[in-house]
Amino acid sequence: MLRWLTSGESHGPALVGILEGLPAGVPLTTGTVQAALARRRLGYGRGARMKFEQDQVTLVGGVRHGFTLGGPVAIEVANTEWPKWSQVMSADPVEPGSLDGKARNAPLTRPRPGHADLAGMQKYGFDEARPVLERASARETATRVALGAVASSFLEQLGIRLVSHTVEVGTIASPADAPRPTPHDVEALDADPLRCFDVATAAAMVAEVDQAHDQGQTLGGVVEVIATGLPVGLGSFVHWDRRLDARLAGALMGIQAIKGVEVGDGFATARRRGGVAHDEITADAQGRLLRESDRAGGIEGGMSIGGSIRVRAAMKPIATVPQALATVDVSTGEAAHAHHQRSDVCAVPAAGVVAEAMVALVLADSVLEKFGGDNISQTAANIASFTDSIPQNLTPGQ
Ligand SMILES: Cc1cc2nc3c(=O)[nH]c(=O)nc-3n(C[C@H](O)[C@H](O)[C@H](O)COP(=O)(O)O)c2cc1C
Ligand SMILES: C=C(O[C@@H]1CC(C(=O)O)=C[C@@H](OP(=O)(O)O)[C@H]1O)C(=O)O
Repeated sequence: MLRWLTSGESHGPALVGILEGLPAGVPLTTGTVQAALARRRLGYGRGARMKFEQDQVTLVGGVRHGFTLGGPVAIEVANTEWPKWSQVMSADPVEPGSLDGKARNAPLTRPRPGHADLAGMQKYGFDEARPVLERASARETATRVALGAVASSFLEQLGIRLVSHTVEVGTIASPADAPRPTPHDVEALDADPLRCFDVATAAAMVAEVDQAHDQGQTLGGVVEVIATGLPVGLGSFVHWDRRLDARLAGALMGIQAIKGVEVGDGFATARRRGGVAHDEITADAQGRLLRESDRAGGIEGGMSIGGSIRVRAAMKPIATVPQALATVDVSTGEAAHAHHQRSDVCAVPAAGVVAEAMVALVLADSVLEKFGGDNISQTAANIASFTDSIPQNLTPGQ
């Protein structure tokens, strides 16, 4: 079993992530994690902070000379902006009065609709939103991407690779029949401003972000994650919480601002007749079992059917809208505009990278659940042994 935890505030000294249960022998360097974090900072429409915030990575535990040791992997992602926040976000008490008049410490009493501000203040007993937004912020996803990079390295050793891309931004969508990327296309995708695989759609998305920016608006969208090289049988039909689709959906919905998840063709499948909704089974010349279509997204009965899986996540528009939304100043009870200093116009490309990390973590967990192994070579041998044990008449094709 793989477990993971994150800690840290958006403007605190650092974020920390721990991944426990990974076998020994997985290649891992600081550079691998840095590269994954650099991909998360990409994307047209992000706010000022992504230009100057550097993610300073330290592998604190669980790794030696470029390989995991089998113990918990602990990763620190330091916030380079910390010196500016060291008083406002100090863990220890500060001198009385030392924060008076500091703009950064001004109480945030005009909660933003769509963010965690109001419900968080009510639930945790705060009279302003700073203590809520610091942890509710998607800054935390830096740690998930760091841990996802470790999971991806593990999966890659087993021939499982991932790719994510943007399929919708606002009202602009890639055509339903547009070619899908493969893991070989990651570099090209990262070079596109919106991480969109369809060139014409990408240009329209840039225009959509520009327009939203000019109008003081923000945008959401949809991302897709594809994983290839999966063995048959990850997850299970035997209980709801062992279903691979349920676990993926939970992990994706656990990303800030994600409001919908689709597995395969998802909602479109619900609108089809049964005769054209499923992936019919055929056999090739060697008798290996094949699927002619990919509507189910590679999961049936809560289990991987072998080969690739495909999931989508829908992100709501950024809640800190420059054309500030109506709220109430809870310190006076007066009608007001929600607080706004800076924000992303659109963070959909970054959400794709985060979604990829979450899928990697769930898949790594599912692989370890079924195949185990204290060293990566044992995991690989266990997968091979299982695959070889599938009877000839049930062998999956590619
Ligand atoms: C990568 C990423 C970047 C985000 N950037 C911002 C931002 O700059 N401003 C903002 O208000 N919300 C931003 N969000 C969304 C908020 O974190 C989110 O709206 C908030 O947590 C409440 O969402 P929830 O209702 O799903 O919890 C971002 C989300 C993600 C995934
Ligand atoms: C810092 C990141 O994203 C932040 C997510 C976020 C939010 O409310 O979720 C609000 C913004 O924070 P700030 O107000 O400090 O600029 C984003 O920049 C990041 O992704 O690393």
